[in-house]
Amino acid sequence: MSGEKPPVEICKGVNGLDKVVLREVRGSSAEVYFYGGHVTSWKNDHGEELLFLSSKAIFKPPKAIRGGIPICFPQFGNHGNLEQHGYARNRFWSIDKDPPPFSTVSPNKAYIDLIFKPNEEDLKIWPHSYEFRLRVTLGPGGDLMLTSRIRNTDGKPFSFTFAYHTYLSVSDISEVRVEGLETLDYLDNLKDKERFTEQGDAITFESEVDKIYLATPTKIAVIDHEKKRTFVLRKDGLPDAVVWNPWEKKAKSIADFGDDEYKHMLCVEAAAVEKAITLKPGEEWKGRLELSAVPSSYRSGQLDPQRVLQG
Ligand SMILES: O=P(O)(O)OC[C@H]1O[C@@H](O)[C@H](O)[C@@H](O)[C@@H]1O
Repeated sequence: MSGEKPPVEICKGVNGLDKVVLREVRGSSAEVYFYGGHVTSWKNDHGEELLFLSSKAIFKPPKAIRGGIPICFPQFGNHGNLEQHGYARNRFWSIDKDPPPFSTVSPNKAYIDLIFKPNEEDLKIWPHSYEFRLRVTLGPGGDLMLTSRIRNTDGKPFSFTFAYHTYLSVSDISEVRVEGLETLDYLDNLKDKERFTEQGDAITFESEVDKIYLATPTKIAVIDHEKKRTFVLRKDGLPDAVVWNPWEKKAKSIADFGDDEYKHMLCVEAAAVEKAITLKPGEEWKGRLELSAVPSSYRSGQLDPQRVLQG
C-alpha cells in the first residue's frame, strides 16, 4: 500500500542522531536511539506517549538522554566505583546483524537487535570483555519488550549490576499508586542505603522517593488513577525494582529536567542491584522487561489492581 510506513525504519532523530522506529499495524510505535541503546518513545495505538521524556533532554554525548528507558550497566547508581549508572547509556550501540537465535521466535512483531562491545577506552574504565545484545520488540498488542543478553567473552569472571531505568509518563504523580511492592524490604537511597520494610499499603507519592525494593514479584502494576491507565511491568532475571521520583527540590537541581516535570513521571526500574550478577568466561545472562499499558478496571467503584497482578 502506498504511504504505508515500514515496521522497522532507521532514520535521523534529535541532533541528527540515528534512531530506529518500530511500528505495529494497529498504530502503536516505539523509538530506539543507537546512542545508549535507549528507548525514547513508546506510543499506544491512539498515538499517546507512554514514556516520559524530559523537554530538557540533551541528545548529545556524554550526557545520557533524560527519560525513556536508559540502560544502567555495568553498574547501577553509585553502587561501585564507576560513573553513576555505568557507561552503556552514553555509548553508541550498533545493529546486531546476526544475533544468536532466541528460544522464542517473534513472528509478526517489529523488533530490532542492537549490540554493544567495549572498546579500548571502555576497557580501561572496566577491564572486562563482553558482548551486550539488546532486542527491543513491539508486540502486536502494542506491548514493549526489552531483552538483554550479556556474554562474558573474557578469560576471567566479572560481576555487574543492572537496571532498565524506565521513566513512565503519568498524569499527576499524586494520583498514582504502585501495587506489588507492599510489605517488601527495600534499601533507601535517601538514607545511606539503609534497609527498611515497606508497609502493607499500595505505594503512593507525596515526596521524593529513591528506593530499591528487593526480591520483588515478577509483576508490578502502576496505576494512574486520573488517566484510568495501568502499566503492567513483567520482569525476568531482574529480582529488584527501583522506584524513583526526584520531587520538587531535587528536580530543580537536575539540569536536564524541568522544574515541574517530576509531577508527570515515575521511574519503576526492573533491576539487579542488591546481589551482583556474576558471569564466568563464556557464560551468558539474560534480563527481560515487558511493559503493557491497559485501561484500569473498576469494580465496586474501585480500581482493582489484583486482577492486573494475578491475570
Ligand atoms: O541523574 P541520573 O544519573 O540519570 O540518575 C537518576 C536517578 O536514578 C535512579 O535510578 C537512582 O536511584 C537515583 O539515585 C538517581 O538520582
